[in-house]
Amino acid sequence: MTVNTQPVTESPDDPRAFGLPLVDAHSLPAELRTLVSRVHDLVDAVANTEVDTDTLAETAATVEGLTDRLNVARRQIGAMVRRELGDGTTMVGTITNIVEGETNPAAPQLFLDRTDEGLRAEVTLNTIYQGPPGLVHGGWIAAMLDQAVGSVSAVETSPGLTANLEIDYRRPTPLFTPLEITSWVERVEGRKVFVAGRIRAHGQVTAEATALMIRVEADG
Ligand SMILES: CCCCCCCC/C=C\CCCCCCCC(=O)SCCNC(=O)CCNC(=O)[C@H](O)C(C)(C)COP(=O)(O)OP(=O)(O)OC[C@H]1O[C@@H](n2cnc3c(N)ncnc32)[C@H](O)[C@@H]1OP(=O)(O)O
Repeated sequence: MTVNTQPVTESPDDPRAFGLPLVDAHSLPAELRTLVSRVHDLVDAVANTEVDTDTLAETAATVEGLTDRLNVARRQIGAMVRRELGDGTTMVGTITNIVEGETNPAAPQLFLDRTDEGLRAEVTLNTIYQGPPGLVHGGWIAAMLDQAVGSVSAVETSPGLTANLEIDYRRPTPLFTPLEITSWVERVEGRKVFVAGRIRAHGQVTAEATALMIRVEADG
């Protein structure tokens, strides 16, 4: 089954202008979403299991067989997805994006939605994202903030790449705790978009980011 060809309306930021396939999030099969979720749980189980070696060997063989079944039909690298936000506007991103990609079982499925200030998401992370004991990995904190500031720049101006990202780690960011991630645009100077973001746990700031996004153009 192919799901890469859902027709959607052209816009100035349409990824098809970059030669990339685009699919609407709501057209993804429920079976695919369920598979992604089950494999997400599998990654957590594998990371933490202490079962006996026979069970490990048997499971590895089963998983290898499943991987072979799925690999017979693969998406194009750079395939994009368009998702609708709460206010009816849309946002595009790569479908396997490590932070929020719909088809990526390794992603925590961070869903950034629009607020009056910019974007906001809530996420609770398990040991897949662990750095220090019981805490979120610092690189992962940077990845989530990069996504949040990149996305707010894309939805409020136009898509771009991160030229500079600065993180201040204020307090340890805990696992198994609801995290609030917010981002906003501070100012725009031509192709340069100055953005900022923050992570809070229990209402307290654990990390802050400032970044410079450079807007890209299809013919540039
Ligand atoms: C192919 C794109 C397809 C897009 C399709 C659309 C869908 C996307 C939709 C939505 C996504 C939103 C979500 C994303 C979230 C995650 C974001 C990431 O992880 S991005 C990956 C990591 N970042 C990189 O890999 C960049 C690597 N760097 C570069 O490619 C270049 O350096 C680039 C594009 C950033 C700038 O290169 P230049 O040649 O276009 O432009 P120059 O002239 O160098 O810079 C422009 C201005 O910015 C300043 N500038 C550049 N880098 C700076 C820096 N590090 N610090 C301060 N200023 C800097 C320069 O001084 C210049 O300023 P003056 O116009 O002269 O005033």
